[in-house]
Amino acid sequence: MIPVILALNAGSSSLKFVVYAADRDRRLAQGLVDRIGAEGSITLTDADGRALPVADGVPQDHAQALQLALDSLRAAFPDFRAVAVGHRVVHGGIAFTAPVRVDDTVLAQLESLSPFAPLHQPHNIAGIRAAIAAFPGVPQIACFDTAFHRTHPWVNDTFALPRSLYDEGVRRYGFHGLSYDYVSSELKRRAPTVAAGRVVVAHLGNGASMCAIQDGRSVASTMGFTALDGLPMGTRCGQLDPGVVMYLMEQKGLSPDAVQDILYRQSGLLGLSGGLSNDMRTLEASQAPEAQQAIDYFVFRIQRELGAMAAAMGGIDALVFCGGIGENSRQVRARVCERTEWMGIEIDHGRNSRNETLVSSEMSRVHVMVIATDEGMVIARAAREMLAAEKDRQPARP
Ligand SMILES: Nc1ncnc2c1ncn2[C@@H]1O[C@H](COP(=O)(O)OP(=O)(O)O)[C@@H](O)[C@H]1O
Ligand SMILES: CC(=O)OP(=O)(O)O
Ligand SMILES: [Mg+2]
Repeated sequence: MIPVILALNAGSSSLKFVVYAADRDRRLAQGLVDRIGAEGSITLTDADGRALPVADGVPQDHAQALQLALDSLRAAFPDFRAVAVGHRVVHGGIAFTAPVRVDDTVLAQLESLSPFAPLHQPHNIAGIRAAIAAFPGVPQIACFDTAFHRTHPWVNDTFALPRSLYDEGVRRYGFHGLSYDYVSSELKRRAPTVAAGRVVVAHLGNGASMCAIQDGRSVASTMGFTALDGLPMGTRCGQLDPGVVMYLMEQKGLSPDAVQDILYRQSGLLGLSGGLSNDMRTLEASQAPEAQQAIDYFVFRIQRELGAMAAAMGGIDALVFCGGIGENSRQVRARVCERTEWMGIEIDHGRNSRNETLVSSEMSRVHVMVIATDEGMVIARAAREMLAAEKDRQPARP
């Protein structure tokens, strides 16, 4: 049998799963169960990205989605034996600053944080419950998107609201921490001198944020109390005057649910493109002026926040792109770097169009890089470390 660690990222209607070797940084397989509850489907690929046959089934909930993933994995890799299951959990609140082994007390604490991340946390918890049922006795380890940012200085941790709200947890948490953790570890491995400086990482996926990392520690993030703040995203609005929310509710009489739906699901690239798409590939291929305007706004807000992130560190030595857009869209990278010469950024268009790791020119004072993120790897490492620490704590057998 081959001992493996399963890393799960349960979203509202999807379950991403990745299998890693238990003893080293090696990805063995990955898959996605999509559209849980509707006409759900599953894909599974091996370490080289080759598609593998999958089990039949239309998952109606997260438990069925996990079952389908496990049936497919067992058929394709009969030798795998999970020694731990790690979970991406979006919100760790004030309490969780590091990965934690899940028990009933932890589950209750995670549930109490659901109001802080209503569109992510309940699904993460559903994934944990499904995994507890599917793997009785196997350690379940929760890894938090917020944990990487708990090093923020107070001025980047608070809003200018009455202090009692800060005390009850209304803070600027920041998210995508597993991704930032991975990218900064990769940067340290590939370019240790650069990693020791002032680095801005732009995680540009369907969810998007930026993080200022100084000496390997997060000092600022564009996301705040929820994963709505900061950059515009596929369907989320990004930074918004709270007066707009008051207007929608008081003047237009919209319910909290209706406002939530607008801000989380109808805004961002989708809203700005007039409902055309939340997908950058579709927008880049479109001739519609609204599609181009949506990209213009996306790029402009990244440039604005780049200034803010650099200011939080008193300067910038490197800019790293990651996430589906950051890793693949030459156009977005080139455009972000177009009006940032004042910061010492100069892109090399040849390197950029070849998707090289270093895309800045020899003259550029700031290193501009592309690093493919791997949130699951951070989860697998945390699970491995926790298993090793638990083994060390066990009394030696006579
Ligand atoms: N070749 C590409 N060119 C431009 N955008 C791309 C390309 N490949 C993926 N993307 C974009 O990446 C985004 C999805 O990012 P991803 O990190 O995979 O999302 P998620 O947050 O769901 O994990 C989509 O907007 C998609 O259009
Ligand atoms: C926190 C967050 O925005 O996550 P995602 O990008 O997976 O939606
Ligand atoms: Mg994402």
